[in-house]
Amino acid sequence: MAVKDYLYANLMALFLSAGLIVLSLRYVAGENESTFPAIEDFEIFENRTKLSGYLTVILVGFLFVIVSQRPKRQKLAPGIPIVGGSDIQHVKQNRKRFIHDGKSMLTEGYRQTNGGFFYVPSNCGERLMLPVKYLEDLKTAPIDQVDFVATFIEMFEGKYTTMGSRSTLHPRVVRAQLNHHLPDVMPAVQQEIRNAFDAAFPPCEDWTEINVVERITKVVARVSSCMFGGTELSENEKWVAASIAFAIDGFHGAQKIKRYPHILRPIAKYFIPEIRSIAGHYAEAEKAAIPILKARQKTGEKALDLLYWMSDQAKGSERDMKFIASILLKVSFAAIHTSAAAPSQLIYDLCAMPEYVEPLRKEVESVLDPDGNIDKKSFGQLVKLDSIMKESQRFNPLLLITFERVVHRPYRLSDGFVIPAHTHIGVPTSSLLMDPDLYPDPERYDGFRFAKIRTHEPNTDASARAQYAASNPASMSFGFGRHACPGRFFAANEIKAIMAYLLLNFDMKFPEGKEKRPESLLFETQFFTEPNRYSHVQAA
Ligand code: HEM
Repeated sequence: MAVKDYLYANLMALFLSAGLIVLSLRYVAGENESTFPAIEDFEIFENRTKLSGYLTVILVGFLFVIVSQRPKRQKLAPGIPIVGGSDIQHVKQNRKRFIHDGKSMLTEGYRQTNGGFFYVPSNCGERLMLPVKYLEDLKTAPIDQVDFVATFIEMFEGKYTTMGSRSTLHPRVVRAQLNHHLPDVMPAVQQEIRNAFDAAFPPCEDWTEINVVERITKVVARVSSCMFGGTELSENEKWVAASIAFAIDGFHGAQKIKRYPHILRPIAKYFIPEIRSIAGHYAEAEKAAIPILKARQKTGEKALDLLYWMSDQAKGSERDMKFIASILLKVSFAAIHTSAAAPSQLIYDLCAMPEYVEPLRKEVESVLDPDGNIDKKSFGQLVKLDSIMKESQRFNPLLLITFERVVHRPYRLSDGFVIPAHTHIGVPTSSLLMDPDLYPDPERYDGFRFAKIRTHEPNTDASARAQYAASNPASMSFGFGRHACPGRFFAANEIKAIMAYLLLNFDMKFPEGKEKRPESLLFETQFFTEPNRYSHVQAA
């Protein structure tokens, strides 16, 4: 579709340009030429010359837009198979198929090549899937050649939706300050979980149907906001709503604008409601964050939250408060829907396999301190909960492909293989997670598979790799290398604390007549939790 639309748009542009040229020439030449022009004719001639100048500028600008909007040509590496066949008809069909069937296409490619190189057709060209042995080669590759942010900008049409950011402020601060202060942040987060559940899951005497994804997303948005800027931010309902809506509008806005040919997108963005509402979310972020930053600037107050650390670590132009507020919104994009998916998926798993509930409850009860909190050491002792979170993610990962990067210039790997310029690369994470060489009996859901490894082989590499937040070539759900998710340690604790609260306070089951967990919804590389309903009742 992209190629057809692109040709069509260029054809339109060509006709328009030709029309403009003809018009300007006719105007400059005039229709009633006389051999001896009068004075007023000289004025007309001067005006016409000016006009033709303007038209030429417009025309050159127009042609420049066409050239600059043109998608970069992709060259394929020779000899690498393409899932579904390499003739152009099949490739075109399979680009469409990828939208809702990417998982099985990746499995097909992964199995056929035995985990080797393969291309999978998609809307952003034929993506090159890499064998994991090359991750070491690529993990520290220069970002101007192997570009992490470009994947986001392309996937979410960042030029129009603002998704994706080249700022390093938030990854820097999450990686250093948040991870360092994680134990200090968690008590407030756990209090916020109690408050958020009181608001989003009010106590109920009888089985009550709720929308899992919606409610959990609200809880996660509040809890994340507490870590971003304390209770002043988490209790700010307008901010919390904006932080949830930002990602949703960004996603839908991107899908809608992708339907337009490249050349029309700069205009089309004004007609897409989701893209138009994004400016409002930035305004809300500024309204919420700037007063907090100003008050702290005045009093010199230090805080244990992301806003404080960002303003403390910001350099040069990063110090602008509007900029910090905009980055806050971008962190919320990285943190909220991603972390909300995990407990939602796990709730479905527990409704389908209730035999896991009691052992998990017992484990949580055994580590609580007298205030009902989980402390730093106890988070590490929740081995069963950690294990089932990882198993749940193995069956329903957030992303089918991770370590997504755009290679801008030909990139030579250590064994001489050259990744051609303008190639989207990635690792087929969902296929790795079902590889029997990495996960014995992979199709069997074994909630405690990782707990068993950690119990039988404590303090080993295998035990470290069996943790939820681990990032290694067999466990790629949080990516790998210099851009591996820096928020995964916070996410792991947050999800554990949410699940602990749920396990201690609620029973859960599917509504009558629904025994099986709902299938996740697949869209391109993303796996969405089915926004189904389940019943809950307050326990004890
Ligand atoms: C279960 C929840 C989460 C999942 C599954 C997840 C997943 C990911 C993935 C796959 C990447 C790309 C890594 C790569 O390609 O190598 C990433 C990057 C990132 N994540 Fe997460 N994430 C989660 C939660 C969070 C949270 C809670 C935060 C913030 C506190 C966060 C902040 C970030 C940031 C800032 C990046 C970009 C890193 C960079 O630019 O170097 N994530 N995440």
